[in-house]
Amino acid sequence: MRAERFALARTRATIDAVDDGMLLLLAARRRLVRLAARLKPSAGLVASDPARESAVRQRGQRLARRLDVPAGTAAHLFDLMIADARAQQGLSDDADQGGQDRSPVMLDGMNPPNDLSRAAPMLRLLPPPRRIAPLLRVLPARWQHALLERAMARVLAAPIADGALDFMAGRRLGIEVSDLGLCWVLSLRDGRLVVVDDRPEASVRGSATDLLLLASRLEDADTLFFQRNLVLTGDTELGLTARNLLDRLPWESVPLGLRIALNRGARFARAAREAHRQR
Ligand SMILES: C=C(O[C@@H]1C=C(C(=O)O)C=C[C@H]1O)C(=O)O
Repeated sequence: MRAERFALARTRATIDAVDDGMLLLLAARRRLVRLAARLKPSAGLVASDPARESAVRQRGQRLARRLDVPAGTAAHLFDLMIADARAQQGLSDDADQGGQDRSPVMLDGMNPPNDLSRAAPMLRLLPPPRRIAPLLRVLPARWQHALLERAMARVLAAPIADGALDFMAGRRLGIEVSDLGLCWVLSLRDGRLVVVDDRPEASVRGSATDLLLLASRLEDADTLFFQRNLVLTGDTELGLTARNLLDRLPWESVPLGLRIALNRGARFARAAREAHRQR
């Protein structure tokens, strides 16, 4: 009886933590809605986007199915989130009725959408990485690992195939994302880079932005390590071999779509960091 009471109290405390996480995520969604609302006019779009809303709902339903969340419950949740996002933008509750949409603003040649320097005031609305960290911790580790393993398999397909990563067989290299409080230990097993649950022999440590700048080649490894934005710790030989491999990566072999996505992501992260620094 006492043990059950204790277990119930612990369970309820964890439910409270999950509730906090949901509100944090809702607050993050609202900030992003604000950003989307400010970007839409210069992207030539009106505020209300029923097609996007329906895609958002469909994605939600697919994930709900995989997670065993009843479809009706998920639908209610998305109704609430979308109604809130519409209200934030001064739109009526019902997408089909249009709401108080602004007239479309055509894309302005003077302001290309990828000129991020002009977006600084809006980028400041994004939470800085240290505020995103608690949200990431809500994501189960095995999801994080599966995502990372899939991304590495795509980016590093060519070097893995030609044996350039063989030095990683049975070795453990850590990647520490300092501002997100994340650390993954990678090893090569059966020709695949996997995340292992073990201590690293050597680690590369840096902020999310600097690691993304490295992965996207927007900044070269020499500069990042020289400025100590990236730091190698542990077994120097393993660390240096990994670092040299990054320099010699056959970037052309990375699928073009992924290269573009990485490049955009890195530029976005760098611009957001600048925007926060100027605050
Ligand atoms: C946030 C946006 O604005 C509205 C709200 C949406 C949402 O809550 O997901 C989707 C489309 C828009 O009608 C957006 O355009 O992305």
